Amino acid sequence: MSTLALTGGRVLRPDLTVDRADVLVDQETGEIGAIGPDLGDDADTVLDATDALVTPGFVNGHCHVAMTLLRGYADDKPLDAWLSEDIWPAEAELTPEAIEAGAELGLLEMVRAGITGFADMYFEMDRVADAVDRAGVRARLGHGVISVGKDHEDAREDAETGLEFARAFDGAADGRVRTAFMPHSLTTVSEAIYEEFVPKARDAGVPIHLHANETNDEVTPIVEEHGVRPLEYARELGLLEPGDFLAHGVHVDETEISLLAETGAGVIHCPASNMKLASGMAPVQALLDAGVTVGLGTDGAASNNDLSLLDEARDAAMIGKLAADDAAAVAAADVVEMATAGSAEAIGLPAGRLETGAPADLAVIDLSGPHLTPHHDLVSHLAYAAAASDVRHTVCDGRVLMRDRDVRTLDADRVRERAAAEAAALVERAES
Ligand SMILES: N[C@@H](CCSC[C@H]1O[C@@H](n2cnc3c(=O)[nH]cnc32)[C@H](O)[C@@H]1O)C(=O)O
Ligand SMILES: [Zn+2]
Repeated sequence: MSTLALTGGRVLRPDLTVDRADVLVDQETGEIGAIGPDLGDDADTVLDATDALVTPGFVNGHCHVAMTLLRGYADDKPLDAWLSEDIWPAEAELTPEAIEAGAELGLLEMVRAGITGFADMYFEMDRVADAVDRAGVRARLGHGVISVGKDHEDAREDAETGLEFARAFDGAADGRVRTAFMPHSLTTVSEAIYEEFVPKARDAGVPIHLHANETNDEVTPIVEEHGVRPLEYARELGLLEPGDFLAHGVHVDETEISLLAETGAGVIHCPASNMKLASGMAPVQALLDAGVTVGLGTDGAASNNDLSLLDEARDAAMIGKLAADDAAAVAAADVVEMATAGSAEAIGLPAGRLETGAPADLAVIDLSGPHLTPHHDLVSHLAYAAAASDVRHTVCDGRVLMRDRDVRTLDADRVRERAAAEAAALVERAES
């Protein structure tokens, strides 16, 4: 049995208390074997956690990881115009190689940020799955299905691609890759596609993930056409089963919040994307009060513009207070929970809790920076003051992905060069 010990630091327990302890990992099973004093003596590998906090790895509940290629390409526009004028024309020029390069860049960034699991909706997902396998993290992946701008047969083909990917790749990368059926949203996918493919996804035994209630412009046409709120329409389509999760949920009313609580479907809150695209303020405190499972996501790098859940936690707390008009709303502990166990539960990955027997998906946060001094409350620091650059080591499934800020599973220089070259070529194709 080979073992890994994280020694000399403090640990963040599932109840969000902090105490001094070492963590011992069984690398064969990928699980945490013990948490307690002096566990480093006989370990095969030791990671130094002195002056640091060992936390569960962060879980990015909603992403389009290959969109790192479009970071900084189109900013300062609302969702509709941003997608139709800039993003979709550029995405039409994406090649499988470009997507793989963009995915590797995003994975490099996420491993450096202590992110050990994520959910991703994009295309050429076999390439994304390969990159996830190499990077060593966990993911729930799906091909984004869209029917707007396509005839019904082309839309069916897109949905078939989504279903086939979900069937073929569930359990890939030694079980670290799980899948979902991922229709883009309630307005960009036709009712006929939902009617045919929701039952097929249920038969395949995979959950469903989509964007929902992101902007008001998305809510109005559904209310006008169907006479019900978007999530009531979603329910009529057979969506919102346990295990399903939606991104955004910004414009949800009380009926829809109750529906989420009753069905057990999760919500991934993406505060940076919601602020940048001026989509609105999600009622996060109301969702939490109702007992909805809430996680955090970055969305794609083009609407964020980085992939850090520590940034997202801070943004969530800030905007959550504004939305509730209450400084006590969406507190530090709430956003730390959302960035770890909340996201993991929403997207259905076995992560988010640092306890014996749990998968060893861990981040080690260096607490020595001046911005993290003094140490009154480390949960407060995670929520409000820590940055991705404070992450010292990242471990997933018992394997060391980053040691002393050096990513071991990906060649950082090569990944950056390749992604920069693919991004430049992509933009040239899109603009010629
Ligand atoms: N197969 C589809 C691809 C869909 S992937 C998911 C899509 O979501 C887009 N996207 C990224 N961020 C957001 C967002 O915040 N809301 C809605 N869509 C987004 C992203 O650019 C990508 O086109 C096709 O043929 O176009
Ligand atoms: Zn998105």
